[in-house]
Amino acid sequence: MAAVDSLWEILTVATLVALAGLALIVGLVRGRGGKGGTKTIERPPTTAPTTVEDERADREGVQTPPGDDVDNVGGGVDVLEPEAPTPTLERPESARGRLARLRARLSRSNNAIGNVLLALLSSGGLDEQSWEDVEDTLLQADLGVEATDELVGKLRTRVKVDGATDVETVKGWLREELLALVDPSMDRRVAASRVGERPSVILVVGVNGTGKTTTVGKLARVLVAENKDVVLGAADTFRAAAADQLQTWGERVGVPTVRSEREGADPASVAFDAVKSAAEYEADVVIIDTAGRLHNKAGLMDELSKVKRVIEKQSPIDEVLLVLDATTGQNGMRQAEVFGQAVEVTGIVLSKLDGTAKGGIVVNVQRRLGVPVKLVGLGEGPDDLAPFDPEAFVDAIIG
Ligand SMILES: Nc1nc2c(ncn2[C@@H]2O[C@H](COP(=O)(O)OP(=O)(O)OP(=O)(O)O)[C@@H](O)[C@H]2O)c(=O)[nH]1
Repeated sequence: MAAVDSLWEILTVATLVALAGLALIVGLVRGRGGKGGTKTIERPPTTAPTTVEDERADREGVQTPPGDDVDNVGGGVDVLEPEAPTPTLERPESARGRLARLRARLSRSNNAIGNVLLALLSSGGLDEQSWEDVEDTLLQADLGVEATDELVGKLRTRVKVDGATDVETVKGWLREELLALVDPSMDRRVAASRVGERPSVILVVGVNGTGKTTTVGKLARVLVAENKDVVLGAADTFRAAAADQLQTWGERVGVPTVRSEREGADPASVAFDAVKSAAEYEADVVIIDTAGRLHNKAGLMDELSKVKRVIEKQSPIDEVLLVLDATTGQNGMRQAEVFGQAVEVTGIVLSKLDGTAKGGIVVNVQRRLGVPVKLVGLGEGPDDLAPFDPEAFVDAIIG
């Protein structure tokens, strides 16, 4: 009887141990999904790590055997095993390369302004009608009334005082005056480097359809080309496909995306998790995409303010980029002012500049909002985002 009792005891203990083991395994698998199992840092399929923990383990624990190929894109955490499939990560074009290539595109869409102005200014007798035509051309280019008056006033004075009307002289004046309006002294650097012991935080805002998600994806590429370690946060939970779209951008260049699997999830919570993950990951910068559409304007602004407040519980926000569609002119400007009331905008991204001859919007938006244009979107291609360069811009306009 004692032998049977012992056998039962052994069987009971063994069953309990097995059940405890099973519970532990289930717990671990659930835990890897992140807080509440909703948010994860996802890595491209060709790279080994899939979570922050994996990334850290890779950084701290995995020794790369001499001679192994280490891919540096995304901060050097992607250790390729010898038998791993060939990586499909793209190498984005450097900012220097893209500026030269994009200058041509910019000038194609904008030099209409320069041509008309030069034709008018160098036509000889500059009568009242000619000056009015110059004014109309500048207004049509969305330079805005104030800047147009200023520019025409200065040019009129110079023509009167110096009396020169040859094309080259007038062109030189036009260049000088336009450049002064664009203001080369503004600080156009994007805050994308670690601040002390923490990643820089960039929040990207704007009305839906302006190109926000695309801009976040393109900006990640600009930064990866500069060897920055980037994390993306998909806080546009309003549009179902936005997180997928962002994740795809990230995967192409080996950048992880923190997202929620649930449509309509709390954007502030996703943003919070993204900043937290970026800190754990020791990233240089985290870029957070936000929604541009809600049921009403007040709702959108409340949501943005909340996203901002919740992020700031954890880290200061270093940059708020407002994406404006260059083709929407004055309407875009009004939207910009509304956003400015909810968050403190630190820089403008002017998207779709390739689709308009209204390059004057650069001057107008800077004046109205008092912040510099830092980046310009010049097409739908992945590397069609360039740092804004006032001199190159004015040269492209004048032709
Ligand atoms: N031509 C051109 N198209 C652009 C540019 N930037 C973005 N687009 C296009 O604009 C469209 C809208 O871009 P999205 O990034 O989805 O816009 P969004 O602001 O994130 O929109 P929501 O997610 O709905 O808020 C896409 O078709 C982009 O390819 C640009 O610089 N030039």
